[in-house]
Amino acid sequence: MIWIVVVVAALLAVALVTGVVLSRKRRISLAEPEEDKPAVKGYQAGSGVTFAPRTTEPKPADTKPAEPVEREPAERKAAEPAEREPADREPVEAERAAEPTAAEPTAAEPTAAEPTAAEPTAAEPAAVEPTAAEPTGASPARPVDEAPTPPLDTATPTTPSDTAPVEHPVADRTEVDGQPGVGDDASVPRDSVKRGFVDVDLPVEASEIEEIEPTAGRLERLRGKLSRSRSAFGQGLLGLLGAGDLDEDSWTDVEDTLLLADLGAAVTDQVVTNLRERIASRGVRTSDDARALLREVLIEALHPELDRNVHALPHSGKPAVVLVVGVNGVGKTTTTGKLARVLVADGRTVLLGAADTFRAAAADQLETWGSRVGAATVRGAEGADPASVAFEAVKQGVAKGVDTVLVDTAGRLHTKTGLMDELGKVKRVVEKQAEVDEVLLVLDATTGQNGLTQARVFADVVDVTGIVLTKLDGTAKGGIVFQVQRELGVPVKLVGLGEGADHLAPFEPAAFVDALLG
Ligand SMILES: Nc1nc2c(ncn2[C@@H]2O[C@H](COP(=O)(O)OP(=O)(O)OP(=O)(O)O)[C@@H](O)[C@H]2O)c(=O)[nH]1
Repeated sequence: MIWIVVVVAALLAVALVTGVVLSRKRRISLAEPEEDKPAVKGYQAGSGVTFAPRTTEPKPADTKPAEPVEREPAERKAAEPAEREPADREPVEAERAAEPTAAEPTAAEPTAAEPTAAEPTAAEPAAVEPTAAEPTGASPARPVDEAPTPPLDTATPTTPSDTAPVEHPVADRTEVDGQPGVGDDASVPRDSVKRGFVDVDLPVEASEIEEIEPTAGRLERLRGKLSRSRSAFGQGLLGLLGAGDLDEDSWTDVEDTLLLADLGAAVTDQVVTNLRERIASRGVRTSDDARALLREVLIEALHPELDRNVHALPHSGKPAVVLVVGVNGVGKTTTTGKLARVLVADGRTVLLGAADTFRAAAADQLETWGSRVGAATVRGAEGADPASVAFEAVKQGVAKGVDTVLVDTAGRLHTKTGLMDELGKVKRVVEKQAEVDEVLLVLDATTGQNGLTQARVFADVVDVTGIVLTKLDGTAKGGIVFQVQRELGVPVKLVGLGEGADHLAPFEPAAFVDALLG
């Protein structure tokens, strides 16, 4: 018995000990995740360590370079006085000196107004790659800073009287990092401030020329695409009109639908008035009747009688000259490239003029388009006088006997005066070589009313002869077509329906309305 009692007691004791151990283990394992969290925090902090190199590097000290410079004037002069300050400034100053036009092209333009003045572009050093000209003047400045930094830091506190050489206040150095300042956006290319390269010669031989899809098949496909994106508009209107007698609320809904599609107040008014009159006089019994009436009224509002031919064919023994204008990013370069493809597909020879010297990538982009279709590109130094490049392009186009010269222009709209000077000059200078046959204003359909504002400004500046409405694939508000045409009396000639090389289509009012109605 005793043995039994002893064994049972022993078993109980073992069970008790085991239970205690297990419960501790559980607590620990439960606690572990929480202890893991600190590890995560640590990791996050580790990402902060990524910033550490910046702080460890003397860069922060560089933010107040003016002081160090002042600290030890004597030593610095001995060591490399000039290097430090200039190192930061050099990029900017040198660039300004080299290409004053880049900063304020218009200021320089008056002098360059003559075609001959344009020529100098060709004289510039040709070898430098655009990338080499990166405004990363900041990076070269770093190594320079690193050397002097140590002495500067130590000296800084010790030289109080050095306030004398504080002739270069920090305020002067706001552009040291090579980045555009706030508020400068309008005068800064959208992707960089690169400059300093020059490339004048033509890429005469296109290495690999793409097969271009025949125009006919392409249009059908594009129409289908447009139709898909517009059907909501059409369904809404047809639903309202086909519902029988329309009360005032229904007409208000019709108006709202038209306004939402960016037709604008005036066109909406005109369309609604015409619709009401015709429905009253003819009556609408079926949804087909409603559709036919709406179609008729919308087509009328698009002025199908306007001449929508793109005047891009040679005449009088000279190439046709087409200027492509518009604000930044609307799709000028892309449209120029697409247009070149269409022309080449039709058996025409094309020369491209990269007069968008404001944005380095624009010339590269155009040149790429050119090489894809076998069209040479004339380009100049970034920041060079756009008129000089346009002049050179047309001059070479005449000399080579090409059919069409397409000139892609810069899209700055920082001041109307500047724009007027620049575009006006481009046109004047080009006309010394050949007549400008077409000025295509490119508008981004997705910007809605803003497109109309742009159109007004450009129409004041140059004689716009045709409009290209891009990015129709990205909006259900193609109604801007109606407004622009109405206001400017200039026809929309082409539409962009995608970023693809062949996503350019002629604008046909009836087809456009059919697509709108779905
Ligand atoms: N979806 C769509 N995108 C387009 C169309 N046309 C142009 N784009 C895109 O719009 C962007 C701007 O086009 P760009 O041709 O560089 O515009 P840009 O007017 O030359 O610009 P800047 O050179 O800065 O003046 C690019 O990403 C194009 O691919 C279009 O019809 N549809």
